[in-house]
Amino acid sequence: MSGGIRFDSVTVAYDGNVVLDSLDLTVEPGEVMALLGPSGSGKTTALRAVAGFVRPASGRVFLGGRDVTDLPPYRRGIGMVVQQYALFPHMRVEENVAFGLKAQKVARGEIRERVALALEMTGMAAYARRRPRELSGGQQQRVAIARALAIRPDVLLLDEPLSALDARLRSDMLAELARLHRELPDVTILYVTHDQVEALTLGDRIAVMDRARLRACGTPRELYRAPADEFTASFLGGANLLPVTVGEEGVFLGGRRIKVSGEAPGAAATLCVRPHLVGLGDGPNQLAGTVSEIQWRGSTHRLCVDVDGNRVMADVRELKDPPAHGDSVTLHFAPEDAVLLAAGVTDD
Ligand SMILES: Nc1ncnc2c1ncn2[C@@H]1O[C@H](COP(=O)(O)OP(=O)(O)OP(=O)(O)O)[C@@H](O)[C@H]1O
Repeated sequence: MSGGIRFDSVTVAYDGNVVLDSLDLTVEPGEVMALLGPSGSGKTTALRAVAGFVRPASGRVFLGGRDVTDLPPYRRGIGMVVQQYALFPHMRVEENVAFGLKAQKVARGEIRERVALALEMTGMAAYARRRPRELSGGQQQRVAIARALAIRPDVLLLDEPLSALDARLRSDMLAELARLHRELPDVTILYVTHDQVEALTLGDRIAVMDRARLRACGTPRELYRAPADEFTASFLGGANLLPVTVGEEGVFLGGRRIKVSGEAPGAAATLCVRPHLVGLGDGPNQLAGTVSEIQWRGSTHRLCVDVDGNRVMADVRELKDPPAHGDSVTLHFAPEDAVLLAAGVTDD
């Protein structure tokens, strides 16, 4: 069976500090799971527990249905790529890629074949004889990926593999990683990132981490459209989070009645609506306010509007005749574009 990953109540502590708290998470075979969260939330620790570099204080880790908690890293058959390439500087590209295969005592002819294929797949075949210092950052990271793929892992662990690259290159590499996964659909990938675009782009599902805990897990669309809580909502892109009251008569934002599809979680709730789903002018759920800020962002304008003391952001297509600071405007949003979240769960 090719390898999925399962965390069964995995807890990791350093010097008595719990940095991963009872993680339960299953990554299906062939799935890309993005582990997304702020710095220090425990993402890398979870990945290291799969690789075998850190031992859980309690709980078990399974690969392909097999309990590997007590296995050393080299017996787990995992490919891993970390932030800072970590190539051997004195070895040529092809030697770097062959390294894991030599350690596994793979026959020489097969090593040659597999190295050539891995370099081919990552677009680095022409650089086989170079040394790492003769490569750009992006090329070095491709070699690191080739090295991880050469061992034909069932499971590939990627820890912020693009974070050392500049924005343009990051976007190219993101497309490359998506292509690689299309070519290797059986490889299960755990992808650690703090970048929501990477998580939304690459993840079949996203697991959101916050302070050692798993906060939410779902498809990018589910988490973006209907986040479970305020933390998830704001971590996955811009969000208007507005306090509302819910009663027999409906949902109220300040004195205004608002229409929202879906259930309300309680009497006090937070209305979540994405800035690009807020329109300017008349429409359903009309909100009148005063422009407190306006930013031109090339293809869009961002308006920040004070609505009875609440700041509402709207990203609208570039306006020919934008309103000015202090102007009165009307905003609106469709009932199906907003969700109600339980208020205040971020601070539990
Ligand atoms: N070897 C270690 N010894 C002690 N504490 C550690 C060790 N490794 C990590 N930690 C602590 O564990 C917590 C979680 O770290 P981890 O690296 O898993 O977070 P992360 O979400 O991957 O963050 P980042 O995005 O910054 O890498 C942090 O508070 C960190 O300081």
